[in-house]
Amino acid sequence: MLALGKLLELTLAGHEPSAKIQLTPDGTRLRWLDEGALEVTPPAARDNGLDLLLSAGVHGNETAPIELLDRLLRGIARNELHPAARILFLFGNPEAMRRGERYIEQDLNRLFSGRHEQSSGFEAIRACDLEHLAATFFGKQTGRTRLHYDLHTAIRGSKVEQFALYPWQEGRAHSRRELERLRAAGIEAVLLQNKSSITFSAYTYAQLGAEAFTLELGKARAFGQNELVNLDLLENALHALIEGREVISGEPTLDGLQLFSVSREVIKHSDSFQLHLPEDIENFTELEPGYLLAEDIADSRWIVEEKGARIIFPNPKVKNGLRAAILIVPDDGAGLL
Ligand SMILES: O=C(O)CCC(=O)N[C@@H](CCC(=O)O)C(=O)O
Ligand SMILES: [Zn+2]
Repeated sequence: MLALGKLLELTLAGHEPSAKIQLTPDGTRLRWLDEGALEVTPPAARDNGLDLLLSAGVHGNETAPIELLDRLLRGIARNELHPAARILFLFGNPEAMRRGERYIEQDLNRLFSGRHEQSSGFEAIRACDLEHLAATFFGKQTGRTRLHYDLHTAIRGSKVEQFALYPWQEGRAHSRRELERLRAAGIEAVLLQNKSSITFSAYTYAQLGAEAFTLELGKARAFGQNELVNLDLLENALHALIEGREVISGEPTLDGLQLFSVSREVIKHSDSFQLHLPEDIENFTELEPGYLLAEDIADSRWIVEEKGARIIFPNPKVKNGLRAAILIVPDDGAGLL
């Protein structure tokens, strides 16, 4: 196998390869760009116009998606997978991956869309680098299709094992076709965002015009302990996407895909913040109207008012000013295009 196919090994070892460009026997070019960053270019005759950004390890302890990207890249480097798409593979936070931690100093996935400029330190520099890598990859060319999947796993168990978060931009409708594609890849639910955000997928969606998603693929575990995370459907779908073999059906069907929208984000404002949920509560647990969800400084209280409300990503340990949970409600998909 080509040495650059071992991007994960190189990244975990903190090693910069001396040969930065390699070609597979079928003419696919692998180019090492930076730590944890590698571009794949198909031979011109096979290029189908798709620019596909695949990222994982934005949170260093979310290893199942990192292992998935490693398998895809090795398949390409062994000349077993034959890309028709241009691909950028990104391992988001190499130092956090080496330490098996979510982050080192601050959550990298809260530093995009310019937030890194107001900050400093390891993750702020990396967020700036990742923005540049993504912007350069998608480039200025029109007429190509831009797609970004930022792959994650969640801190806690979930009543819905695999789900997506779809960013938001003023005046832009969420795509039914993209949701159909996700459904075929095993995604069971999609959360339609309704305000801008500072995550990586929100950056590529709103600033670079890509279709972009954060995919949550199960519970975060250490390297080699991901046998309970079944990524077969997603992996098959990515093979088809990479090789340009995806079958696009006529009218997209969303049968079985659950849609939600954000009702409220619970922001932690102070050290007095308390979240009134059991430690082991699962994502997508329903909360009844009237439930006292959280309390914070100056007697502020979060009481559930919404019918059919569910909770995701509850985490009272986030830094002040950041999202400590999201209250979501079912969505009828009327706003999809
Ligand atoms: O399990 C949790 O509490 C967090 C899982 C996670 O890392 N989720 C992403 C979602 C990103 C988005 O909102 O698109 C995150 O919090 O960064
Ligand atoms: Zn994550």
